[in-house]
Amino acid sequence: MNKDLIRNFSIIAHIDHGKSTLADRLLEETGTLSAREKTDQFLDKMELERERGITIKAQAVRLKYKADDGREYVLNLIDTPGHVDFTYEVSRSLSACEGALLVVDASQGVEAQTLANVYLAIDQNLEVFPVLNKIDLPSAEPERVKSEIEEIIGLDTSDAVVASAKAGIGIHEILESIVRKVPPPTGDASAALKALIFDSWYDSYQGVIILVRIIDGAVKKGEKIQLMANRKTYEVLKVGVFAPHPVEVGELAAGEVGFIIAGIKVVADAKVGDTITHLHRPTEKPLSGFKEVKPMVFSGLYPIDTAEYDSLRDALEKLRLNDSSFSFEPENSLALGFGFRCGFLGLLHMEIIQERLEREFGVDLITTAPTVVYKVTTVKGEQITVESANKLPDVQYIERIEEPFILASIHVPNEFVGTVLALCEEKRGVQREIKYLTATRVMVVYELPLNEIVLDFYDRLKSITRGYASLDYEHLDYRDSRLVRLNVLINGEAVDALSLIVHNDKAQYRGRDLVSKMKEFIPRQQYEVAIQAAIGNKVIARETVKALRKDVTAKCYGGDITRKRKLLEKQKEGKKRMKQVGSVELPQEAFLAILKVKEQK
Ligand SMILES: Nc1nc2c(ncn2[C@@H]2O[C@H](COP(=O)(O)OP(=O)(O)OP(=O)(O)O)[C@@H](O)[C@H]2O)c(=O)[nH]1
Repeated sequence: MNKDLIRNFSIIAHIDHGKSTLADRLLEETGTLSAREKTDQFLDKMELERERGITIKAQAVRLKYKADDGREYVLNLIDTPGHVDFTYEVSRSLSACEGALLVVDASQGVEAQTLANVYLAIDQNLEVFPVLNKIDLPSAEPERVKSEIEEIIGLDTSDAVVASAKAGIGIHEILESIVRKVPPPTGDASAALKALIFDSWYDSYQGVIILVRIIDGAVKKGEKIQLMANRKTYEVLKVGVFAPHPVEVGELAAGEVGFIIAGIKVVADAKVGDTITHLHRPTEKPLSGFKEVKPMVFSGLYPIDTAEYDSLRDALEKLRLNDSSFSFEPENSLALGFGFRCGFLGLLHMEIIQERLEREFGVDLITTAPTVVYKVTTVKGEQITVESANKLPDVQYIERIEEPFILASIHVPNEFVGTVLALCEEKRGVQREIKYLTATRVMVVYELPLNEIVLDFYDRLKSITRGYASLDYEHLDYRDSRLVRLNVLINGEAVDALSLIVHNDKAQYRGRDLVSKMKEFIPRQQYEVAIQAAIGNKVIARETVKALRKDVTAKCYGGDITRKRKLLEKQKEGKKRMKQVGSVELPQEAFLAILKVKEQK
């Protein structure tokens, strides 16, 4: 294929600014999608993604476009995940492109996440050009948003396209800009094969499907390839493109984007960022930028019904086939029995996996509060990593503990700066920078312990800024810290699954806060339930749930039978998510009470 007629591009947008809608419009305008298919957002493949309105998997679609210059172009649209947990995947997808559309909601403006991805694109020398979307909204302010883009990002907006993905305005102009502004790919089709893996997933019929951008050389069916990170070799069974349905092609050559199927059994063998080359004529050096992504947040997952342990393990194994950044290993809890300690890239990743387990695999779960990974040096000089509060050795055995820090960039309208600073200080933050981006928008940069972020930072931030703040973060380093284990006792018995690692200075507050929240979640039972928080043997807070026979029907008046039945059903529903711990029934909410943000007083 003539490289001059190829354009590889991606769409960068903050969540909800209209990336998926625009992608669908581009497919429609170029006749890639039939009318029947238009109803759903095609690029958001998984049902879950559609429901949450989040794009998780990067995908590549080939569009054919006859431009105003009379030539027919091949446009490869490479979709990127739009969330902070998936920054590495975004960076690999971007490095498969020469250009990117920056879609900004003209009624909102530039957000922190948009910025992070734009900088990723600019760092990789992509041609980035702005599209102002949602121009159909009465509240759209394209001129204000244009000057924001110029001031904050430094992109020229003089010929930015003003569009509405929903109303179909400006779509032709966007396609023309892609042809004119995105440079054609370079690369040598006769050189040794160098292909970048920018996505891979498991398909139960085909095995692992790898999405690649061919940098140099070409690849065909029947050839022997090698994955350079692990040196494993495979025979190519199929090469093809998504248009948007999969179509086999004769070969994929330098500059092209498509898929390779090579009988690979697990995604972990075809990791994003790895380089594929030929076995017999290998390229000298793999592409730079390959990184093993590691789980950063851990949580315990336990089946509510212990008989479901095996189904849970099967489900986790299936999920792992498709997600090499997710990890799990068996874990025992005195309170919850047999379960698994699972590792995730971040909180969103965690929520997605939990939801999939319950929805697709039908396993009812109890989830314990998330924790980060601590590095502990014992008095004997041993180094251990601790990703569960129960594994934290007793104080007398600990020489030092280090905890992970992140660099957080928060964007807020200036009226909220004071409250955001107060929140960051409360969360043990170290201020780096406060920058006025425009007259009304401020960027606050803080070094923060990840531990505070996984607890309730994000929800608190949203709540104190009425949803106006946006957050982006990157991992910084590990730092010495004074941390202790906070134990929770229910009727005098420590419940291991409720333990937390907290900062020494926060322990009192966290303890009081936790028991008072738990009191709200634990229903009254036949016996009185005492909830205590303790550090070592020292109890620092206590609340009591009074004994009462739980009789919700007592609330009903006048014998309204349907209402009564409804309440009973509701009660049954609530039961499902309860776990018997000793003599007390604890609902799921009690295990995650620490994450719940209290109503602002
Ligand atoms: N009024 C108006 N609404 C739009 C336009 N484009 C998208 N939307 C709406 O904005 C919402 C978000 O659009 P999506 O396309 O799902 O946004 P996205 O950026 O892909 O979001 P993520 O997939 O979560 O990153 C949807 O409700 C769309 O219908 C537009 O041009 N005008």
